Amino acid sequence: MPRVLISDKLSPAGIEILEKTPGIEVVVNTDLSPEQVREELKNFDGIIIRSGTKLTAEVLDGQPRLKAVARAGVGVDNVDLPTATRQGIVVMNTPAGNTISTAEQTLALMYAMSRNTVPAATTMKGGGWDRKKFTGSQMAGKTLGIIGLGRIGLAVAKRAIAMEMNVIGYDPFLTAEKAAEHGIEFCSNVADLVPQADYITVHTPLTDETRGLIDAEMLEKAKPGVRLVNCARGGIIDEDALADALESGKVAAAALDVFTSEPPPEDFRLRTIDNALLTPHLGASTDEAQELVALEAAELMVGYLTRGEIRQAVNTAAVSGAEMADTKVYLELGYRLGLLIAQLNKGRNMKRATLTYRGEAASKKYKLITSAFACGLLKDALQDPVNIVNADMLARERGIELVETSRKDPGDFATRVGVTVETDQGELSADGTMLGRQYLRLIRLGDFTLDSFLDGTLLIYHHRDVPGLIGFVGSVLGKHDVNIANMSLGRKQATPGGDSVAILNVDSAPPAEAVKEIGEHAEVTGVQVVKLPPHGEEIPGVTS
Ligand SMILES: NC(=O)c1ccc[n+]([C@@H]2O[C@H](COP(=O)([O-])OP(=O)(O)OC[C@H]3O[C@@H](n4cnc5c(N)ncnc54)[C@H](O)[C@@H]3O)[C@@H](O)[C@H]2O)c1
Ligand SMILES: O=C(O)[C@H](O)COP(=O)(O)O
Repeated sequence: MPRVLISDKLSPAGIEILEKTPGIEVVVNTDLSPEQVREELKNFDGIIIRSGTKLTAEVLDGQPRLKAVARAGVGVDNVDLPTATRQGIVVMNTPAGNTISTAEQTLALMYAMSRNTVPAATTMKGGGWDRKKFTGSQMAGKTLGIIGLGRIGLAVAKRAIAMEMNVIGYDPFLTAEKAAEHGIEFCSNVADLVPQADYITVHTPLTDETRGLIDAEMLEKAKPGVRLVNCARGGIIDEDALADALESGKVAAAALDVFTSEPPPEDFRLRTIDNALLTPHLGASTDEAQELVALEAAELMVGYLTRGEIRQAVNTAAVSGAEMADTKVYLELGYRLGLLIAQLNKGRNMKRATLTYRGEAASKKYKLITSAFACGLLKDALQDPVNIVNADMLARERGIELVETSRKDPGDFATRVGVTVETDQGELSADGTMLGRQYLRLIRLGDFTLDSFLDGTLLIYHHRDVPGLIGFVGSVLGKHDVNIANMSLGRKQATPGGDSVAILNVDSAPPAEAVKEIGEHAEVTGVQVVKLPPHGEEIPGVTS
């Protein structure tokens, strides 16, 4: 039975969904150290986290059972994605559920900074009444600069415009026209935005490009008395440079909800600076946001574990339950073609695999079919488990380029998936189709057209098409008690005597002596046994 661990505080609504799903066992334990999470995960198929659980490379490495991570929230910077992908673990997130709450937190912090709400309230609690000291600054009429105009950035813009602020913004992935539609004056870069703003708020992910985006040099360009907010990720505003600028008075106030290290150390410099308003990563911490992200994360996990559905994945292609059910037979076809080519390849160095989708196949989610092919291609070559989540990455890492082409017109078959693998010693190619949406057929091998079952054991021999050979092969197999279930012949020219291939679907693997005896026949130019899974066997990484 699939088991799901919840290792961060999650709204009960989400837990209930998992508990009510028959066939899933859920365990909530929010007190685990990273070492304990690592140990626990050995016994779980899925984990639901928020930002508290750090799924580092050490935690994720060597977790053969773990299949899925659901992040109840946006940021997946606490998950080592390359390791998760390499291990074939799907990572999904719930990006929209906490947008409004985080935008509200941003505005709440801007208001609090402008009106000295926190120090004024603290003074009163201490018995004081100081009206002069806490004179504030009105926000209406001021300019707010927003860096990062995604979900939260735009939600902040909408609210700030309603508060009668002038909003300017920068985002490399938004056009000036789109920004204008949201009432935002577009800046061409951060350096252009910073000197114009009375308030600056950042809403980007933390990347190599955004780390230290607002640093000492950028703060130099800012208006004296600027106020800054970071409700995105710690480090986008350089914490040391900010502390200096607060102490010098260049920055009037700053509000940080997120920190480079969470929690920050006790002696964290900004803790001691009066006009630094610090909150412990509370942007998404409202009942409403938590309920939304918990429900969504639980549904993502249930969908994946019970229906093979992949939604909101950050490290693989999305596929709905219905699409998965619809595409599954194609995944099987791609996977089996991969297994076939891998066994025919015999150690040659592969450079590029081109997959051609024709007819109905061209209308399917063929990126996933390509992944299934790559999974078959690499499955027996690698020490580590390969599945449809990590196969593309593992192929790329080995220098195998995966190329896809598609043609809607069906040609001779209603649907067809073709593969050509270029190696350092020539090409290998094969085409498959299906009969009745479940019986998979090999319809081409190299230059030969044929019709063979694509499951179980295949005895493949290349030969010259002469009389008596089929009888010879049949008698050798019969001698060794190997039953032939199906036989298909393909030859290059219509007349006998030319190059041909025969594929026999046999009910048991022929022993080595039988293969040797067939291979030694004067008219046989090559013989090989290929082993494919029996009909209907699961594909690694496909859960239903
Ligand atoms: N404090 C919290 O509790 C909390 C809650 C939710 C989200 N977040 C964080 O808020 C941030 C934004 O979340 P979102 O849901 O709006 O994400 P989003 O993906 O919708 O938006 C991010 C935007 O940043 C832009 N961007 C990327 N690189 C940029 C750069 N160099 N300069 C300017 N813009 C750039 C992107 O184009 C995108 O439009 C994320 O870091 C997320 O983790 C924090
Ligand atoms: O990325 C996010 O969604 C936010 O940082 C919220 O994180 P949390 O769910 O751990 O509060």
